[in-house]
Amino acid sequence: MALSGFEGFEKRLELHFSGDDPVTEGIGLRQIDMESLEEVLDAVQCTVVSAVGNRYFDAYVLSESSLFVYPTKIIIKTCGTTQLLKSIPPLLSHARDMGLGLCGCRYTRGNFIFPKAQPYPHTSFREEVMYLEQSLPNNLCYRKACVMPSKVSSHSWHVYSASDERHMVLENMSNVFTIEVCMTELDRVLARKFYRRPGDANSGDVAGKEMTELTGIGNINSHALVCDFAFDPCGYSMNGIDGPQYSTIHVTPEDGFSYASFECVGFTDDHDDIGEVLKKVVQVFRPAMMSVSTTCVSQDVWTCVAKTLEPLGLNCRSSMIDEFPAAGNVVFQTFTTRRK
Ligand SMILES: C[S@+](CC[C@H](N)C(=O)[O-])C[C@H]1O[C@@H](n2cnc3c(N)ncnc32)[C@H](O)[C@@H]1O
Repeated sequence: MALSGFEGFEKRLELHFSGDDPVTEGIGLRQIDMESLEEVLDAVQCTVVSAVGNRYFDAYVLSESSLFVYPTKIIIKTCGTTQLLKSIPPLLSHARDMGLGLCGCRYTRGNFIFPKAQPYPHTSFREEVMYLEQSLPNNLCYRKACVMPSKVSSHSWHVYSASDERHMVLENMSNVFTIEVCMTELDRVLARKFYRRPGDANSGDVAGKEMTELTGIGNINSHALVCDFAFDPCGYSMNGIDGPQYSTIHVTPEDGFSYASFECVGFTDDHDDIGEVLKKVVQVFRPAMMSVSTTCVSQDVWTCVAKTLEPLGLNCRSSMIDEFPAAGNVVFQTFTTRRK
């Protein structure tokens, strides 16, 4: 941990692969064994604390956030002072062994609270982009890097995306969206619920389950299979898996640098559902500031975000849209409570 405090803001990497053999693609990256995954995580400097899977994908809670492994897609999200981008070379090598090549890459992150504590290659966005450019294969010829600013100076959105020729065609993903929510200045009373009880001898899994129930996180998607973990003395992470979709929440409750994130993947036909989910998330944390980044091929999901949050006392302070190779449109919105 940095001397100043724990860096809650995550770095998130999404890698898409394709192969020539549909049978290989069917199992794909899920064949990577635990030892090899641990080697990848060693390079990043984090470990697996809990895991769950279904017929579509495997979800891991990490000591610093989460990892999702689908047959042809990997999403890895890490916080603190981890070196997330260092996972790229070993992941590309394992995929190659499975007959898979990289066809799309997306890297996103918010603004670090403690930027000076970040190690190489995360010392600046420029450095991160240079590292990405050097690590990605040449077939990813469509590349774009951009920092999306906002009127809330502590929240801006860093996006790098790269794609090959084939992956630019996204018709089969036209109704899929990803929402990444970053919340700061959590309500202090609610944040206390993410501290272990004094003298609690329960394991991280048992204490995590209690937190999931006590905080209302368990009601966000009651159909999901939840894998949760409580850190000692405080901190919480969960992955929820529901068919091919996941949701994930990570909480740093310490006063002065409190932070929580929520992320989910959904389908655009569920506008009302995503509104309901966002409402429940806000009620768990009541943040004074939050940013919502929506990545989607079509443009319409994000319009429901402000409509959902404003009645909860969160004013939309800025909204920005930009287009990225293979990702589609990224909309970045920031909100603050009226008392700000
Ligand atoms: C790993 S969790 C959740 C991470 C998440 N990305 C976030 O932003 O909050 C981080 C919280 O757990 C606490 N924590 C306690 N032990 C930890 C450990 N061994 N590794 C990482 N975090 C730990 C940190 O102080 C922090 O409050």
